[in-house]
Amino acid sequence: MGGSKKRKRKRNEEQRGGTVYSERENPPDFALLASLYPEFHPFVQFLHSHSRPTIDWTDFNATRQLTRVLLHHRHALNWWIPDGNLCPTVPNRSNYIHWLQHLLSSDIIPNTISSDGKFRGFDIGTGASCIYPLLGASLHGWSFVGSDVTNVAIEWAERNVNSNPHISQLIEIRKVQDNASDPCVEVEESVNGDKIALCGSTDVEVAPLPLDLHACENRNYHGPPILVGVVRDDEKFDFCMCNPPFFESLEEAGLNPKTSCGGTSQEMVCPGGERAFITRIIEDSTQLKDQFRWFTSMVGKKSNLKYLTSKLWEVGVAVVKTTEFVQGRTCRWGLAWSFLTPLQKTPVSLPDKKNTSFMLEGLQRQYAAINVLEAVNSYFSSHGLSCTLNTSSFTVDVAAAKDDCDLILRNGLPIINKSIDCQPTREASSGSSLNLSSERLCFYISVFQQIPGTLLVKGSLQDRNSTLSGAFSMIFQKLEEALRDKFCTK
Ligand SMILES: C[S@@+](CC[C@H](N)C(=O)[O-])C[C@H]1O[C@@H](n2cnc3c(N)ncnc32)[C@H](O)[C@@H]1O
Repeated sequence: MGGSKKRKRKRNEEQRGGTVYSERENPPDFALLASLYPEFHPFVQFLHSHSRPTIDWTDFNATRQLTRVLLHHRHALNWWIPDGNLCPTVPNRSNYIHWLQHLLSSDIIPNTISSDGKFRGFDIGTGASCIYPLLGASLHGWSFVGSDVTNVAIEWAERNVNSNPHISQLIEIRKVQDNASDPCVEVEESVNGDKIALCGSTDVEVAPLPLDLHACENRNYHGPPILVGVVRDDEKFDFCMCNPPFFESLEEAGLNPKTSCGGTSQEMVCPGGERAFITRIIEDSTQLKDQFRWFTSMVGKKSNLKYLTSKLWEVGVAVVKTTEFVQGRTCRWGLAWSFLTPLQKTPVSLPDKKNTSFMLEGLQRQYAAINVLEAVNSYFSSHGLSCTLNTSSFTVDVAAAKDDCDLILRNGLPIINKSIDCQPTREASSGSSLNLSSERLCFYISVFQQIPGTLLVKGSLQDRNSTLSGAFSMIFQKLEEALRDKFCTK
């Protein structure tokens, strides 16, 4: 993509208050992963000494192994899916989670549900991979209900949850009961034995391409329940999320020959496509407006984004937010809405005591995420706090004794020195190497690249019940000032 197109996209996003989420700047290190994971090694192609190793993106087994090793290496998650099921790409799914974290920690709307920062989400169509609950629980400690309609998805989602006992109590997998009396006809058997139910005439599946979007404009969703009938009357959630069946037909789903992410017909296809599916979520949201703070969905086509946004205003929502997810050459959009009356306009980042974040925008050209991470490390170590820089997870672990915290609370922390030496103190192989103790404040800072020139800096307390969280907020605010001062153009 040309530079002017990129700039135009960013400008458009900024105009409507969104952010472009992209992980394209941090590609996986295939050579490293091959050396760490012998099962992945056969899939890595070392073509030329001067080019990066790669994998065959059209080979389902290769993309599935890549997802497995990335989830293990970056997130310490055990994971697998059966042959032919939709294989999620980790950067794309992580982007949605980053965006949600951003929405939830902002105060665009009041926090009527989770007072303790432990957010609860509903993942519509969690799939065999159960990717969103696994990422949300491991990255942020969120709890989830993950729903799906197929037996294969339910069985494998449960397996994936149970393979990760450290977060399994945070995730409930819920089968959607399809009691609809719609005249659905079963027309096809998938590789896993689950049947696809297409409602009405089967010519939907063989619609000629390119797809005529107007043809499905009046087509309603006739499938199993999505939210109404699945969410219980006494349940409340901070958000729902959804990666919907995007396509109207299997032909349309199989259009990208450059990648192989698998996907059965049930996972990929819905009569009326994503437009019909998300329209149903919007209709359901009008009935469940008091049970969710945010309703969100991924959207695959920009034309649908416009259509759905106008639908939202029609049904009387109070807030709509959109964003763009960029991965390689693929663009997806995030759509969020709420019926809660927005609070007055406030800065994007607000500390919620346990987790807090800010966007570092307008980064000077010569600086990348690693420079910011190194500066975070130098900043804390130069003030006598114990820290560990971990470049594989892009985090800095920090620990401060109670006395240091008292001192910081009384006197504040000096602003970072402009000429600070950005050198890492030591490297840890993975995870935190610091001792947790009730007398110490332990937290970690992570840095995520959003787009070139924009980083998300996040601080998280290790001990969510720490009595020293006041010191944490103050230290984090000082860090924000210091990093802005050092890295951002005035
Ligand atoms: C595109 S896949 C997404 C899977 C996974 N969340 C991901 O991002 O890789 C869509 C999923 O929605 C499920 N699905 C379809 N209709 C549904 C419904 N009414 N309620 C819940 N899940 C549904 C499909 O079985 C499939 O697993």
